[in-house]
Amino acid sequence: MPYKGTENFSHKQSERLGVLVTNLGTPDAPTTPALRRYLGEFLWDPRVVEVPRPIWWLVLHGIILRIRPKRSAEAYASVWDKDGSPLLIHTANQAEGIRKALQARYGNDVVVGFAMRYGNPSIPRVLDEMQEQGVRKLLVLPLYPQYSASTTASTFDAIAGDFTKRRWLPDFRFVSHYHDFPPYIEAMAKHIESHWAEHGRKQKLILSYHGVPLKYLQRGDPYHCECHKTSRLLAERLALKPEEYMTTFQSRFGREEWLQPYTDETLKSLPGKGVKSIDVFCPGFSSDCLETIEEINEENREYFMEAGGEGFAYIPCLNATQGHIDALVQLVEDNLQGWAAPESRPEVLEQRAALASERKQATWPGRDDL
Ligand SMILES: C=CC1=C(C)c2cc3[nH]c(cc4nc(cc5[nH]c(cc1n2)c(C)c5CCC(=O)O)C(CCC(=O)O)=C4C)c(C)c3C=C
Ligand SMILES: [Fe+2]
Ligand SMILES: [Fe+2]
Repeated sequence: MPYKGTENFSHKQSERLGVLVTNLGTPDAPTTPALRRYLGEFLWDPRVVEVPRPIWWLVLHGIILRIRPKRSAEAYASVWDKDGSPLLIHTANQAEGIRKALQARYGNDVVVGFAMRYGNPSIPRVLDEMQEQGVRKLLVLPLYPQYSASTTASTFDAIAGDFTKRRWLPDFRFVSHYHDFPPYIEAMAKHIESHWAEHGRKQKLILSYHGVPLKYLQRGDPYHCECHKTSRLLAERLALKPEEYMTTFQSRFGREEWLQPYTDETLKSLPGKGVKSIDVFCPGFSSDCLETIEEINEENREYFMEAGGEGFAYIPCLNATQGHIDALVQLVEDNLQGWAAPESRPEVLEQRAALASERKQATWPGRDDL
């Protein structure tokens, strides 16, 4: 099988640096067939569901993909924006914010793109585009602050899987987490403080993260610990006492035990324990999506209020706020050390020109553009 090539490669093309921002992915439309395709790809990933393949194939195709797509499509329809899925819109805006900041500093030698692990725009398609644009050094930033094999490693698998089909691989760097990166903590703290300044502060701050099956923690996944560390650093920065905040886990799937305490059960029980008003923020979600808009701000709000709660405020995710973009740009720049050179540094431009002319003098049989 021929590897994906760079047949129209030209030595005249300048070498560019690529930053690929990724997120989980979302269906193409809030419809049952689109959900069947999306869930079929997502839930078949062995990083997501660690169940022996033959058994899981039967359960997935025999039960789940017959029932869940319709139910999920209805939930997605309730959050769908005129421009599409919220997750897709926010991710596109984040990539655009990062692009503007990096190109202002480094010029057009930096290319920024975004891709989704499942669905569109797919990782292989965006990597093709980046290669065509001359990207020879690639930094991948999955927008998962906390490492989990089910998300971060799965993204790595998709990149590595694409690379197995490519002839000429770029230099490659990968951000595997940033759960304790000070600018990320600071961006969240300022975001929460400005929400409090505008809307007032409730009795308790609930920090709700997407869950994973408990067995993933028992098998060594650091996700649970990283969520708790993010919460602790955020609480320290906000000067919260232990009784003023809590870490919980949402979005349970299936019957097995997931990370506890569960967000829904916690919210149902808090009013009975005297906690009548809460702020809820989701530090692990870099963008608002189905899981925050519908599950937290609708479903869980209802659980809390029906259980006797008197005040519920949902604090939106960082999305494409300037504070978030600034933090992500710092994260990218830290990871570009030695790769990116501001256009304003003449010695770098001179070095590059010298290298380019050296390269032109080199011989490479079969290439006529040397
Ligand atoms: C089946 C197991 C699942 C694991 C493990 C899991 C981990 C995980 N997921 C996110 C982030 C997101 N998940 C989202 C949706 C979603 N997640 C699952 C299942 C698992 N997730 C399903 C089936 C779905 C689809 C929705 C549904 O049918 O209920 C989303 C939202 C996507 C969107 O389009 O809005 C995000 C984001 C993390 C961070 C994580 C592990 C740490
Ligand atoms: Fe999920
Ligand atoms: Fe959910």
